[in-house]
Amino acid sequence: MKMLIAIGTKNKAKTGAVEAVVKQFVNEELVFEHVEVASGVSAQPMTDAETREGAINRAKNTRNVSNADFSFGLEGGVKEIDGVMYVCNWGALVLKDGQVITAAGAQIPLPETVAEDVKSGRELGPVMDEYTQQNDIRQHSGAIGIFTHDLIDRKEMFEHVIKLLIGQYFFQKA
Ligand SMILES: O=P(O)(O)OP(=O)(O)OP(=O)(O)OC[C@H]1O[C@@H](n2cnc3c(O)ncnc32)[C@H](O)[C@@H]1O
Ligand SMILES: [Mg+2]
Repeated sequence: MKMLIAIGTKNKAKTGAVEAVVKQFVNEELVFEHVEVASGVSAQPMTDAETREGAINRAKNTRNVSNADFSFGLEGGVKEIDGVMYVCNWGALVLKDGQVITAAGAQIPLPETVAEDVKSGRELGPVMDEYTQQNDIRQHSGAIGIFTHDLIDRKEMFEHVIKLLIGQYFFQKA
């Protein structure tokens, strides 16, 4: 039986992360589907709670349009602690029966200038493109890659989140 894996985005850093980790750990014949779904939160989530909710909504909406065995939702956002803005990232895996599994990824602080632009209402994606004078950073290094000298890029950060999700699924099944 083929296993259908659906992902609620067309962002290459996210789809690449899901495909790499699922192929590594799920020993079945796999079919991948990318669907654009609503996150149900703002384009730039500003708290952990909002970012987590976006990931869950994306995964549920993906499940509803795909009826997949695994439906993934991944959401990037920012949060503030003690006046310092951090990037935060959340993932959700919704199973065919509707069960929701969640996990969060690595967080690093953003430089003051970038944080100020985001606080003024801009999305981190375009702010990062301006900061780096590159296009579409959000699908490649991501902010996390730029500010870690690419030791951890956005795909690798999301790979960790996908491992945390699938790992919890395996734990429950065992
Ligand atoms: O197509 P989708 O799946 O929406 O992918 P996205 O890159 O827009 O990612 P999110 O919606 O999850 O992220 C919310 C916002 O934060 C930006 N963002 C989040 N993490 C980022 C990162 O590491 N580097 C650059 N932009 C980032 C992103 O571009 C959006 O403006
Ligand atoms: Mg987005």
